Amino acid sequence: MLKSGAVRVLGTMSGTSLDGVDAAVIETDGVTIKAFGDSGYRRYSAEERAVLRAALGRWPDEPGVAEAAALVEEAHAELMAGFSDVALAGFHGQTLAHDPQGRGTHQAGNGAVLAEALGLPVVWDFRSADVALGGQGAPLAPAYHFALAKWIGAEAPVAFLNLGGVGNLTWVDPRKPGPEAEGALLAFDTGPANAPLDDLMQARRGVGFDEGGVLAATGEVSEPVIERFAEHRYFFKMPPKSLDRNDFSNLDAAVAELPDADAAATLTAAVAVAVMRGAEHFPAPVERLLVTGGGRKNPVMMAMIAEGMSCPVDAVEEVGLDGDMLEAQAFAYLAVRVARGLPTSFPSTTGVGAAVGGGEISYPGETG
Ligand SMILES: Nc1ncnc2c1ncn2[C@@H]1O[C@H](COP(=O)(O)OP(=O)(O)OP(=O)(O)O)[C@@H](O)[C@H]1O
Ligand SMILES: CC(=O)N[C@H]1[C@@H]2OC[C@@H](O2)[C@@H](O)[C@@H]1O[C@H](C)C(=O)O
Repeated sequence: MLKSGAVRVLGTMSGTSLDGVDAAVIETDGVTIKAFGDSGYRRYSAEERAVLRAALGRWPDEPGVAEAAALVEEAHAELMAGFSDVALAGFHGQTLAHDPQGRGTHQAGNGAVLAEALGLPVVWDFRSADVALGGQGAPLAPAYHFALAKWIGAEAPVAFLNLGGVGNLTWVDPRKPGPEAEGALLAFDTGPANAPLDDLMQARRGVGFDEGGVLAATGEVSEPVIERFAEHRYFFKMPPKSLDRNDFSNLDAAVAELPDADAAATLTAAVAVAVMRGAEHFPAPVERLLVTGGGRKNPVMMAMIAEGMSCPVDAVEEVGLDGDMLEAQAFAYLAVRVARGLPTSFPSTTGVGAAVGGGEISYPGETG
């Protein structure tokens, strides 16, 4: 078990946008952030991405999953081997399917394989325990968002928005003593973020994403599509709630007849509408919305979000954080919490009945 006090821990995340693996070191005792360390990125090649894409929506033992898992493990091992002097690692894996009310949640990649390859204890399978206890299994970054709100010295409620493949929003009251306190957090997935737009760009332009929002900037938003989207039943569900990457795939069909630029503008506007509908659930107004994830680099998306919010909307860099690495850092932080027996999710973040510490710890030498 982990010695007390802060440790250097390496966290990794392979997100729903399927772009690559992020890895980042932080120093923490699982409660307070002491320092941020180095970070790295390992892009998936087009071939690798195709293997992952083909396995989306699949469950363990289904075709293509073993190949995807092996690829995820290899890419992580490659990236993680470049870090030294860490006590522990957190490995999220690649979500292939997420159906918390039905079949569960599936992150490809086995932490035991990485523990062996790296000679490090590895915490992994962060979401299953929460789902088994009736939670959504996502989002899990909120406990870290609470620590970040303290780190930036916030003294009133703030919100963190992650714009990855899917969007997720965390409302934080930093005046509470900890993330487990009543009224400290409310978190949920907002709706689609970059995934539908990325898919459109891939299908129509053969590129991975709308860099800088350049295509969307030249298009016109289709009001009928947006009006229909804003009435989606997901937005009427009370949080906590979570999504799978392809849960809003009917959006693809809704923009199918639109010219490229109008389709891109409309999918970008849909992200902002989902955030706005999400913010309606905030228990109290926030002093600012801090945006992390790749979508913060899309000025068109950011402007549309800012237009719909009644508080300042800024990239997390404005408060000295790294929006490319924040989720990897979150899984470093959560790994330490698991190793210390601290909870990682709460009724107000995943809807689980009581606070739970998800995650399994694998040690080198346990397998084979
Ligand atoms: N310069 C940019 N301009 C526009 N969009 C960008 C830019 N850079 C990144 N993105 C978008 O951000 C996406 C990647 O975001 P990120 O790395 O946060 O996702 P992720 O971590 O895979 O997803 P999730 O948080 O859902 O797990 C890209 O697929 C792209 O759509
Ligand atoms: C099941 C799953 O992998 N969900 C991801 C996904 O990507 C964004 C959103 O959907 C969020 O729910 C979650 O990731 C972040 C890191 C989280 O758990 O907080």
